[in-house]
Amino acid sequence: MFVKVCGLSTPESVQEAVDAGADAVGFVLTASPREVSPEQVRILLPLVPSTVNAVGVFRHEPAADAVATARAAGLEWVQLHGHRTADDVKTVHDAGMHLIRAVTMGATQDEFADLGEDVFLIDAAVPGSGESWDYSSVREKGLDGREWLLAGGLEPGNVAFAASAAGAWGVDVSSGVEASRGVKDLAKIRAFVEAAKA
Ligand SMILES: O=C(O)c1ccccc1NCC(=O)[C@H](O)[C@H](O)COP(=O)(O)O
Repeated sequence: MFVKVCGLSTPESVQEAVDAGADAVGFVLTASPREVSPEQVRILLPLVPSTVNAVGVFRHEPAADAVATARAAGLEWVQLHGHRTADDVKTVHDAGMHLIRAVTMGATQDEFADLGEDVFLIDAAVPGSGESWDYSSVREKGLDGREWLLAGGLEPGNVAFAASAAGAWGVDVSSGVEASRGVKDLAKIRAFVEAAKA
């Protein structure tokens, strides 16, 4: 089970995610209570070993802008939310970067097609909101064989059940490992990674 811990902003939370065994860590580089600057990411990046993917998260920014910001932050992965096209995927790959393409569960069937992204992500209606949804319904989307992350309302207590119900390749969490919005809880980070990996 691939595990990404998102919305990190402090050395302690990055270190905890890495030590707990996360496969990827996310830095929100768009308007959010979890927003960090490229300069902050550059300070945090030395804590992330090369075996862990460090990802810059964007909402509706054009792919080219996201790539430029991610590059300024020293990142090689971007996570793009919102409606995206094959051209967006090409923009990221032409820049030598990797892409997590995120859609909401309510996206059109066309948006579930494989556009050549490196990893796909299926989220709640509002990314980063902590809202849960009917995870088993994703099985209708025909994602077998794809590398995709389940997100939205996951937390240490439900991640094992949710991932199993959805048949997920991996999971992504932010709200469910926080003490309050934007403030990570180190014990919850560890509990989440351990529950997901168990
Ligand atoms: O975290 C945000 O505020 C955010 C803002 C804009 C786009 C994406 C954002 N977060 C994405 C994520 O953290 C994860 O992909 C996922 O949505 C986490 O969901 P949850 O665990 O329910 O917070």
